[in-house]
Amino acid sequence: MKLRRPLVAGNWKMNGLKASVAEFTRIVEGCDGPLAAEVDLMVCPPATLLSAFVAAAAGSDVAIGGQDCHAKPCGAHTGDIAAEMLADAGARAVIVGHSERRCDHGETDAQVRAKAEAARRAGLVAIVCVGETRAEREAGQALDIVRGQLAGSVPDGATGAGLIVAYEPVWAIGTGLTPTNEDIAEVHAALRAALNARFGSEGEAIRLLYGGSVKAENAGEILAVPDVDGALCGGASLKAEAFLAIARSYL
Ligand SMILES: O=C(CO)COP(=O)(O)O
Repeated sequence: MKLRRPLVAGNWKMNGLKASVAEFTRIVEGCDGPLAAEVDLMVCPPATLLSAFVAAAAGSDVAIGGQDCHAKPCGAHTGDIAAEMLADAGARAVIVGHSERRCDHGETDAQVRAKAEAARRAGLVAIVCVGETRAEREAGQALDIVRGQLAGSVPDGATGAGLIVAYEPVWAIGTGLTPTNEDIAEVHAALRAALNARFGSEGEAIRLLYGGSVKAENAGEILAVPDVDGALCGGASLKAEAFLAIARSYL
């Protein structure tokens, strides 16, 4: 048995209306026995669709996640959502520290770490995102940047059951550009080494996803890169066929 079970997760970002539940239902229907035997599937819809997706996924092997959470369990934080609320709605995981949150909302590593701790408090898996910008990669800083983000954003005591790390180079998100397989392998090896050094055997159990312009056409080779335990897909997760095709790379 593989040490880490593959996971193909979809981040719907700020996309989807009630009518989109039908498309998500096609993902649920496509997650048949043979696929579910090989790979975990998860979809992270916008908060407005969370309950509808949980209902549509009931009885299936497709998990639902949130896209962000507040660090506190409740209180005067207009517009924010607590990890406990996501769990209460049926989510099993939450993405924290996505580069769009780090960029659009100025989230720091310390804030991302507090959100990951909130996820743990609420019984959710935290999917912590890290990734360098184009300028940082061109300056040869990619490894230092992701190592720094990992160290600052991942709480102490992380476990394979409670944490997933997603490497998402900012310049690869939504651009159709991807790093070379060698570059992905280099970053994932660095992340794996850092997790193992900090968490020992638990670090070895933490899954590392790659995200950034993953599609059916490139999924096979990206998912075969050493230390890539799955994908975090944006655009391709909005269409059931495209998303399922990525997951079927594991068959
Ligand atoms: O940001 C991403 C997932 O979180 C990746 O988005 P794309 O797959 O659209 O590049």
